[in-house]
Amino acid sequence: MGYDYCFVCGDKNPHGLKAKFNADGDSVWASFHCEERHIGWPNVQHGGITSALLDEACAYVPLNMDLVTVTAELNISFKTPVQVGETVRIEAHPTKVNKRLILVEATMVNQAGELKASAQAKMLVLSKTQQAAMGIETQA
Ligand SMILES: CCCCCCCCCC(=O)SCCNC(=O)CCNC(=O)[C@H](O)C(C)(C)COP(=O)(O)OP(=O)(O)OC[C@H]1O[C@@H](n2cnc3c(N)ncnc32)[C@H](O)[C@@H]1OP(=O)(O)O
Repeated sequence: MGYDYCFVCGDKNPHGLKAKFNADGDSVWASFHCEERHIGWPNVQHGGITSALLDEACAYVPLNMDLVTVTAELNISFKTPVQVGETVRIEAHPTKVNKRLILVEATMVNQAGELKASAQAKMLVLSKTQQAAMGIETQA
């Protein structure tokens, strides 16, 4: 799963996070190690990085069902700071699947099982025509 130049998961994006997402049934998960280059405040992972990882996980849930979606809404609760040197696990699963709208919940926890952030997303399924209009070229 994935696209080479995706900022979060792409192998070939030199500026990207290179998070590798895996499927487990209808859920998806990835690990991420927070480094100095990911911070906002000293020692604290930037909320935008946390948000990008959760957003990506939410997009991988429909992708795992062979559906191409965009995020229509994303609500995030930042519970505890992710600190430099921590490794977190990001997980997401569908809570409701309609023809056009997939609801997804995602979490980020550290290795001690502490909840760092959670998210709820509304993912809108794109038709082939919408994908073409947006210039999204899906890889085989
Ligand atoms: C490599 C691995 C893959 C991962 C890569 C990507 C991961 C990252 C994912 C993203 O971050 S994608 C980028 C961020 N998102 C966007 O840029 C989306 C920008 N917004 C849009 O393109 C459009 O607003 C959108 C496609 C979401 C909706 O446009 P439409 O013109 O298709 O919606 P329309 O107004 O026709 O509504 C269609 C249906 O969706 C519903 N809808 C639209 N927006 C909604 C919303 N926000 N919440 C709930 N429902 C919504 C709407 O009510 C309606 O329902 P019905 O069909 O029942 O009438």
